[in-house]
Amino acid sequence: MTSAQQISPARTGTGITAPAISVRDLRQSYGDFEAVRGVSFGVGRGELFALLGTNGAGKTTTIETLEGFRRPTSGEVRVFGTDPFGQPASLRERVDAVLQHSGVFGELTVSETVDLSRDLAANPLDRDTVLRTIGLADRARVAVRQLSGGQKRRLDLGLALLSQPEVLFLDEPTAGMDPEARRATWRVIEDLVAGGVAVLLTTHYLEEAERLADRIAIMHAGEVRVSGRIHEVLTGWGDRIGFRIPDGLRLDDLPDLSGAAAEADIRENEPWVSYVVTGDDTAGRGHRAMAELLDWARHNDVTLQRLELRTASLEDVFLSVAAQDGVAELATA
Ligand SMILES: Nc1ncnc2c1ncn2[C@@H]1O[C@H](COP(=O)(O)OP(=O)(O)OP(=O)(O)O)[C@@H](O)[C@H]1O
Repeated sequence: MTSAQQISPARTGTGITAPAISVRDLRQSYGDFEAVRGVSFGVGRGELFALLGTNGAGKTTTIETLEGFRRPTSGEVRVFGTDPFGQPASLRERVDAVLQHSGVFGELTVSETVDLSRDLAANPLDRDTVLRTIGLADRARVAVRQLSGGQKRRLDLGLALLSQPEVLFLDEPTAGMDPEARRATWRVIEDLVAGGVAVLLTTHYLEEAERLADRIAIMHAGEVRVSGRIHEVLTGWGDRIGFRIPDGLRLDDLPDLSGAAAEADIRENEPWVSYVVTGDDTAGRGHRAMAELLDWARHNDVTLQRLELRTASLEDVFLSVAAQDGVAELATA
C-alpha cells in the first residue's frame, strides 16, 4: 500500500474547534435491557479515538447510533453538531464507515466495485489512487468473491476513504489481515488522521489501539470504565517488575518494594511474581523499585531469572477492566 498523504481530504483544516463527534450521556436499550448506560466522549478533527471493550460492552450499539441507524433512548449524539439519526443528507457526504460486515457484491471485480462506489460519491478519489492506497492495484480485475478475507477488508477501507470523508467509523478494520497488511493499513489510517479526518475506531487488537489512538475509552457492561489519553492511562496504571519466583521461595519471602504491590501468577507453567509500581514520580518509580530489588537479591545471593521492567500495556488495563466491576476512572476524556 502507498501513503494516503496525497489524498488528504479537501474539506478539512478549517480551524473549527467543536468536536466532529460528540456523545453525551448516551443510553440505549433493547426492550428492558439497557445495553449502553450513560456514555460520553468526543472526537476532534485530526484525532483517532479508540472505543475498546469486552464482548457485548455496547461498542457497536454506540457506533450504530452515531452512524444514524438508531435513535438514542436518552442522551445526545451529534456529528458536526447535527443529529445523525436517519443519516440526513447534510452528513451523508461527510461521513463514511467500514462496518463489521461488508456489503459488496461478490460477482463484481474490484475495479467495478470501486467504480460503483465512486458513482455514488460527490467528490470521489480516482480509481487508481484508491487501488494503490489499499494495495489492490494488481487485483483490479479479480472478482471480489475471489479475494482473501484480508483483501476484502482492504477493499472495504478503500470504499470508505474514496468519498474523502471528514468522519470515518472503523469497526474492526483490520480483522483477518496478516501482520504486514495490518501495518500497511495502519499507515493509511495515520495519513487520513494527519489529513484532518476524525476517526472512531473499534478493535480487539490492543496493539492497534496503542499504535493509532490519541485517546481511548474502555467499555464494560454498557459503561465507560477507563478513558483518557493513552499515555496518561498507561502511566496511571503503573510500571511492572516481573521475574520467575526463585526455586525454594514463596511470594511471602520476596521483599516489599517502595510504592509496589506484589501479585503471584503463573507464566508458561512457571511461578511468577509481578510487582505493580505506582506513584507520582512516573520517571523514577520503576528504577527505584528495581534498585531495591537488586540490592535485596545481592544481599540474599538470589539470582532473578527472566527479570523485566516495563510500563503497563493496554492489555494490562483491559484485563483489569474485564476482570472486575467498578474500576475507577483514571482520567476523563
Ligand atoms: N438487536 C439487539 N437486540 C437485543 N439485544 C442486543 C441487540 N444488539 C445488541 N444487543 C445486546 O446489547 C449488548 C451490547 O451489544 P454490542 O453489539 O453493542 O456490543 P459490542 O461491545 O459491540 O460487542 P462485541 O465486542 O462482542 O462486538 C449485548 O449484550 C448484546 O447482546
